[in-house]
Amino acid sequence: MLLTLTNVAYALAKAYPSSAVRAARPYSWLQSAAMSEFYNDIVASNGAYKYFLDGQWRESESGKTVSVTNPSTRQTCYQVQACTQGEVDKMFESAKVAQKAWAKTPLWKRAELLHKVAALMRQHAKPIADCLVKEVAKPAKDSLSEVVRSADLLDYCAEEGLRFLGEGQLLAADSFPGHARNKLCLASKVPLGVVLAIPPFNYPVNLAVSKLGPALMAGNAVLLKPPSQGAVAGLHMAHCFHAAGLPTGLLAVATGRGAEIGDYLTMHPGVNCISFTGGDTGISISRKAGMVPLQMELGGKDVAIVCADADLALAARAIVRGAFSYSGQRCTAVKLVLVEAAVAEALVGALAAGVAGLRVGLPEEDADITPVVSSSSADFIEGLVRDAQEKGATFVNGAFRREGNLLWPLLLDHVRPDMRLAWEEPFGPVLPVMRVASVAEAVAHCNASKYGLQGCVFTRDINAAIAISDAMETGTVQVNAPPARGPDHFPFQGFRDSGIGSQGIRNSLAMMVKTKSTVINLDKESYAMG
Ligand SMILES: NC(=O)c1ccc[n+]([C@@H]2O[C@H](COP(=O)([O-])OP(=O)(O)OC[C@H]3O[C@@H](n4cnc5c(N)ncnc54)[C@H](O)[C@@H]3O)[C@@H](O)[C@H]2O)c1
Repeated sequence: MLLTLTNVAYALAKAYPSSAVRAARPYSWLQSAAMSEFYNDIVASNGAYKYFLDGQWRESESGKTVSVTNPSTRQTCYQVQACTQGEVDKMFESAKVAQKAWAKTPLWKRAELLHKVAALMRQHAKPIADCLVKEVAKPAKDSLSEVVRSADLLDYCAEEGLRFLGEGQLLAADSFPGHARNKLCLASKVPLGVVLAIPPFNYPVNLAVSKLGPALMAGNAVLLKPPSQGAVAGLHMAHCFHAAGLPTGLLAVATGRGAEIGDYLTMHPGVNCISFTGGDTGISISRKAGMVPLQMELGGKDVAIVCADADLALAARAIVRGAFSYSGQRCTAVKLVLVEAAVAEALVGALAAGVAGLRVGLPEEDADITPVVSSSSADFIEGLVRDAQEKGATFVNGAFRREGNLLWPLLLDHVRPDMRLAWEEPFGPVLPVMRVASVAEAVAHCNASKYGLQGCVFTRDINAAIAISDAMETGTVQVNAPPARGPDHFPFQGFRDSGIGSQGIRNSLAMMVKTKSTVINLDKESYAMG
């Protein structure tokens, strides 16, 4: 159903109370029972959400709050606390103390706790997902699957952590020239201390849990700074950790203004690791951070290279899905199609047909295209489109259309390297197509980008696919499918300005520990079975 924002209020009213609509949605078996009781503690008497410190939900001594804006209505939907620097100091102090005790907690007990959190998240998936719908305009079905996926991630992390963290190394000195077997080295994995976790707005639950799970399992404390849009979903999620019995102080959640606490958090002497997912902000954080391990998952300009021999129907379906799900607001969205000229006409026709089938509307109605996160984001996207238009790109499926933060999906053909859309990340429902003379030209364009997150190639020739994947300087290349971050145990990393380090459950566990060696010096050499 096509909607305009003039009838948004009517549609919202229709979307919320209707039990018929709810019953038709997937995961209906996950409906939460007593939302109000479970979440009693986290809302202040004035309706603002509290922050979390020392196992308690609190109002900030600043007396100030930050508004969270519903992207669909552009009205305030929640208020969260504007934490002060003093409150941040207290979070680091408590986290440091709590971490020492947590590091002495057996691995199986840590795993048990993560399983409990996962169970609570499943039980409360609906209210958490409802926050995502309101705060970041994510379609209802996708919001729910983000929460369920996050619970699955925690379970997997607990299992993987038991195996991975329990293993160390025994090294004997005699394998190095000049040494005898009179020294034995026991290398084990020990926690880093306090991990600062900063997720972005587009997956505020999943990308928080993907940091919290590995960090806690590995024996660390966590200070979570949720994004402003998505903060309330993050607070609800954090409440599941609290309700599962997480020791006091081990997790703190700071909400507030970037100007007040952003740099203060990332440059705080109490930080022992920063795990950040977001845009170019991550680059400036990397420059300012002290000597601490950094896990940075940043922006992307993922290309889809379509070879002349590709299955064009498959490619078009995959590209439309990859470009437009969650309205293109995904780091791994297809953000540029590079198609060999011989099949460009046919591919653009198939893409146009796919785009025509997308439903534009509200997240409550599970529309494919929903309002982008903010007016400034919509302005930025519009700027990229206008630039391409002025420089000669053509609109394949009608003119640019915008109402408030809602942008109709746009397919642009004949995009050229002198246009901003050839290089910049729109983070919106816009798909540029650039026609190339050869696959080599496509690969060269991909490698000239400042980003190197993912990319994909469509071809029927597996030998060509491997050669193109090897030539593409990106963290991951998908063959005959769009870029994707999941499944969450796959390694996930960006090259160049797209990141530092690697995610994926095992890689994140590895990020959250350092190696500690104990060397046993024997009074004489000793050889096993000798
Ligand atoms: N590579 C990945 O895994 C991945 C995944 C999802 C999103 N992203 C990227 O994230 C971006 C969109 O998300 P966004 O708009 O929330 O990104 P953003 O960089 O604006 O914000 C990310 C987080 O950083 C916080 N922040 C902002 N300024 C800060 C400061 N000075 N100090 C500390 N924290 C600060 C924000 O509040 C938010 O929590 C896109 O560029 C997208 O590609 C990357």
